[in-house]
Amino acid sequence: MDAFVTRQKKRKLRTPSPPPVGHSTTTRKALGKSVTSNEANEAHSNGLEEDSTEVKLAMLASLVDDGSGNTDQDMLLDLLLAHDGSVALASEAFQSHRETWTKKLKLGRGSGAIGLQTSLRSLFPSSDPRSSLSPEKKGPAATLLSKRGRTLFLYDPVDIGAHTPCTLVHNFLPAEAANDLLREMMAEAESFDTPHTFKLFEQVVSSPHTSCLYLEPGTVSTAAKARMAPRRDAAKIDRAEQDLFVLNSDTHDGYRYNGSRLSDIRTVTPHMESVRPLVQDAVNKAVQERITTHYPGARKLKYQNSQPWKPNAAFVNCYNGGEESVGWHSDHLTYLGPRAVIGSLSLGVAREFRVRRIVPRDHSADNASSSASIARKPTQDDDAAGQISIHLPHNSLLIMHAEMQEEWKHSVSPAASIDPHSVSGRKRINITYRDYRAEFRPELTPRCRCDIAAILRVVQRKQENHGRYFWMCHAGNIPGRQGCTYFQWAEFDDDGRPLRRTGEKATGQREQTGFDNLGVLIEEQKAK
Ligand SMILES: O=C(O)CCC(=O)C(=O)O
Ligand SMILES: [Fe+2]
Repeated sequence: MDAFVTRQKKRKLRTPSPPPVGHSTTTRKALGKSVTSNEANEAHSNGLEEDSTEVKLAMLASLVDDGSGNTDQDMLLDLLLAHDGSVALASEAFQSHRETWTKKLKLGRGSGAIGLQTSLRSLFPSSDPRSSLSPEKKGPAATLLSKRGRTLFLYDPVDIGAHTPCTLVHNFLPAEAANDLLREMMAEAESFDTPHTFKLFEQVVSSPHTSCLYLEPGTVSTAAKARMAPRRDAAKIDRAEQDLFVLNSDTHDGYRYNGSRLSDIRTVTPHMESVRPLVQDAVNKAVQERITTHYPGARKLKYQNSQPWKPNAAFVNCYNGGEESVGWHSDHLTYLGPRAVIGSLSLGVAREFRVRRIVPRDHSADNASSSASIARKPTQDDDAAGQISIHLPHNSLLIMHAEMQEEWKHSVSPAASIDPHSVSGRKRINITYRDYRAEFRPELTPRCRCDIAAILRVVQRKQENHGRYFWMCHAGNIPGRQGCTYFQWAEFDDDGRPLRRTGEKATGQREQTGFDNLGVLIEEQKAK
């Protein structure tokens, strides 16, 4: 299916292995003579170029070769990557910018660099869709380079900032600090719970990786802090203590994951704590930059918190090997509030983080078959805007901006092969630093008729009420439980603080009827 050139395939070029039987003739043919653009097109339509990067590169080389037979493979690969692996399109682009490309192809020669970073800018100097706009006109990227059924692979932070709602910072921590944190989290992850189970399409499935929630000791009640202090190293708190281990609250509820109470919540570790101010600083800078360069009128988004971002919680994920992954989802806003910002630090094995923009549409067809407790099955429309793959190497900080959770979905796709990391072997650790807002403490937000804190969601796909927030029952996600039909629209002030209606109690029990289309709104494959 995936017809795109990847860097993994490129490695095969450097240490060639015998091509599969059906391909050898084509490769030799392509290498042995010049192919025309028409032939390239024909190969495309025959499906030949889908199969082998070697074939594509050979074809492209013969189309752009200046006669020396010595064209730089890295630059050719860049050219192919920028055109979704299409030889025809790549050669067309080459022909229209022959002079620029000839220079690039020659410059690249003999450098010997195995550059992993591919930049759209180096290919299309005008690829940043906002580069020519005045600050007032800047808004979300006008032209999304990804398309239905296609994946755009991005490596360069400038491209990532321009085409996704994220900022990427490479080599974020001093090298030793990153390794220390990685070692510490690897030891922690040894005792992470087995993968979470949750309900998907009426079946109980598990998210194939392990994870754990960490909270700042400074944000919990004094009683809880007193109990935690001597256990800082052991970190793990037993179930009886959890109820105290909630931001300044004595609630009997506490934090939940997919409806179930978390059985293991830990205090942040010493290295997580020492890295936190650096993450905080970088995220706040990136948010300011994003506001001035990307948002209409250079103003924060409606409901985005105007206060500086202050992480007091971190969700840590451990992916043990390329087969461990996380499906398409948006992070729940329940404790973060609307327009949340998240700082996500990647350590160990490099993996692909995929994002796709949610294209709202009219759901008249879905409405008929939906019901309140059944998640919507993925459809072709999920891919309406294509996917963008962001390469996340060791020690990179990905900042997910305020437009991310409401308007985009993300996933960590399984990897067919991975490059082992010197410290973590086959493992990747991901720390998502989060600002759990005091106004969204579980005891302050609405409770449903099952008597658990409701979750906060936003209408993402339906055009009707698109962008409106609502509280709903979460119990339906707990394996073996049916949820209630609790539903209430959520209102916020400009900073995203919940507004209560006159006469409404803190636990808010207002319910609206006529919401039998809820199923179409429950889109996440993984809920948090
Ligand atoms: O592992 C990652 O990079 C992302 C994890 C994630 O999406 C999450 O924790 O919500
Ligand atoms: Fe997530």
